Amino acid sequence: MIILKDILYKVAIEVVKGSTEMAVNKIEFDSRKIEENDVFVAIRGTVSNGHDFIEKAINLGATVIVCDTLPDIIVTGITYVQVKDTNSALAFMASNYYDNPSSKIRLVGITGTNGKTTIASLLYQLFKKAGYKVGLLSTVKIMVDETEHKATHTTPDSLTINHYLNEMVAIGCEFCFMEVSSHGVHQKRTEGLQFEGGVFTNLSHDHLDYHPTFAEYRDVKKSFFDHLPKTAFALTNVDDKNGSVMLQNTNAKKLTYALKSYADYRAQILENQLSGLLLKINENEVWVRLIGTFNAYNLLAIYGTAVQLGLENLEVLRLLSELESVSGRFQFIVSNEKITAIVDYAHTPDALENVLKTINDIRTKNEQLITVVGCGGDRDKTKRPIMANIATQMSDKVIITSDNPRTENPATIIAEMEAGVEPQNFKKSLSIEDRKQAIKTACQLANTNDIILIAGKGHETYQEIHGVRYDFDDMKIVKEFLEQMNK
Ligand SMILES: CC(=O)N[C@H]1[C@@H](OP(=O)(O)OP(=O)(O)OC[C@H]2O[C@@H](n3ccc(=O)[nH]c3=O)[C@H](O)[C@@H]2O)O[C@H](CO)[C@@H](O)[C@@H]1O[C@H](C)C(=O)N[C@@H](C)C(=O)N[C@H](CCC(=O)O)C(=O)O
Ligand SMILES: Nc1ncnc2c1ncn2[C@@H]1O[C@H](COP(=O)(O)OP(=O)(O)OP(=O)(O)O)[C@@H](O)[C@H]1O
Ligand SMILES: N[C@H](CCC[C@H](N)C(=O)O)C(=O)O
Ligand SMILES: [Mg+2]
Repeated sequence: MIILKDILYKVAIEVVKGSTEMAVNKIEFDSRKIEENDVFVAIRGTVSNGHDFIEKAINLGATVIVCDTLPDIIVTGITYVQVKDTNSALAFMASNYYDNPSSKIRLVGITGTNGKTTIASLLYQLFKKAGYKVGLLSTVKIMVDETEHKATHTTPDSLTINHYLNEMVAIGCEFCFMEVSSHGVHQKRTEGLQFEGGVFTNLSHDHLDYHPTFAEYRDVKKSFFDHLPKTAFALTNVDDKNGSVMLQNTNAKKLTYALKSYADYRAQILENQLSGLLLKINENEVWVRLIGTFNAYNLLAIYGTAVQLGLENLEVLRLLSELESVSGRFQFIVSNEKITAIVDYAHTPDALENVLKTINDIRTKNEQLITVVGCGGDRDKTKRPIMANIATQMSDKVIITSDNPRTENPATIIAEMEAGVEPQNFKKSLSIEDRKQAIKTACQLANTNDIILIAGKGHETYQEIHGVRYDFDDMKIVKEFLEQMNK
């Protein structure tokens, strides 16, 4: 039995009406999930306002209401807790409800525009290989050691985070690696968690639909580091111009990694091929099966984190050499006709440029590079022309197509992308709305030794059109077409 008073610990309370000594069942922030004796936390969202559902929650059995503004009608027998910020209250309450699991596991958060999933998933893999029980909260999946759960967000809501952290602790996980998105920080999903470390990857154009300016987006990321305690480490990429900004006001132990600048963890790329990278990390050479300069950064972040968490340097290098690429992150197949098809989650201008640069650095240029790319609907529109421009500048042929149009008209998204193609590149690009047809066309156009890049959806196994999700898997589809055409 849980007493309300106990889950309100550390919550900045302004007014309480009613008793806090009562027993409660569970916490919910969605009125539709309320059951007898639940606590309903009213959240102000982007679509609706949780405060409008207080009456509904009470009718369904809620006995405690946490809100930032008291409703006009106060119902007797109900306890009202008025707080300044309900998102923050929810985070502390979630943590208390699950008995503060983040204090019983060594938790590391990874933030930045690109690389979070790669770093978190590879750290999970590395610590598993080192023999530990490990947890993972990522865009692709949630792992409670070996048990997989579906992920709905990059950083889930605070109740979900604490629920899974609690499961991890219960089965003896020693470490947990989690992605920390800017939405997550802004909506205080990670507040009240005890992190042992924070990692910053890089900052570039994304989510400017949600954050009004780039400066705000940067400061939201920075606030994650501002809140780290003295006992934690903060590891940042100082080759990124915002890398040192992240650590300006942190109390944590400041650590750096870089390929080009002076840093605590440094690497040099000795070889960069389709079969992998040969790196020199702090004076030791290591072959890894991951590809491209951006992965050299990711691997350095992983190395630094693993060493900070107490693994021995040479052991970490050995484990790095065993890592395998993360699903949908530069995943590739080579067909019978020696056509290489690469599936990558690059859905931001920066990520797309990086992937194309990586391919262009490695290829011989005697072959064609054919890129299939689209942009998601109901997301940052400003990146559409930029991504089409990058794709056409850096490939021989581009097929502009749909990503997840969600509730938008796919043709409109494609037109907005096309607007970014420069006249000299018109001849290189065609638009095919149906993503399956677009992939098929790329396969038809490809000759021996050509490279097909399918960008934007990576590991996703669905396509969301007009709000409906259909089965869709870039890798499966390209494989099928190449086999069908006997290529
Ligand atoms: C823009 C955004 O972040 N939205 C999140 C937000 O939803 P919202 O603001 O639309 O909420 P709302 O529908 O307005 O509702 C407000 C409140 O009223 C409640 N409500 C609503 C209706 C009702 O009948 N009763 C009721 O109680 C809702 O439960 C909610 O608490 O709060 C919800 C609950 O936590 C999230 O599921 C939802 O994520 C949506 C699905 C989403 O797509 N988020 C993306 C943008 C996101 O967060 N992405 C980042 C990563 C992106 C990246 O790095 O690439 C992520 O961490 O995943
Ligand atoms: N360090 C990096 N720098 C730049 N680009 C990267 C880096 N790591 C990965 N990428 C590219 O960005 C894409 C997304 O990588 P990843 O999924 O690891 O990022 P993420 O930060 O988790 O993204 P999301 O915000 O969607 O959760 C990859 O498919 C790859 O093309
Ligand atoms: N976490 C990202 C995923 C984008 C993936 C892309 N395929 C799209 O649908 O836009 C977002 O919600 O912005
Ligand atoms: Mg991710």
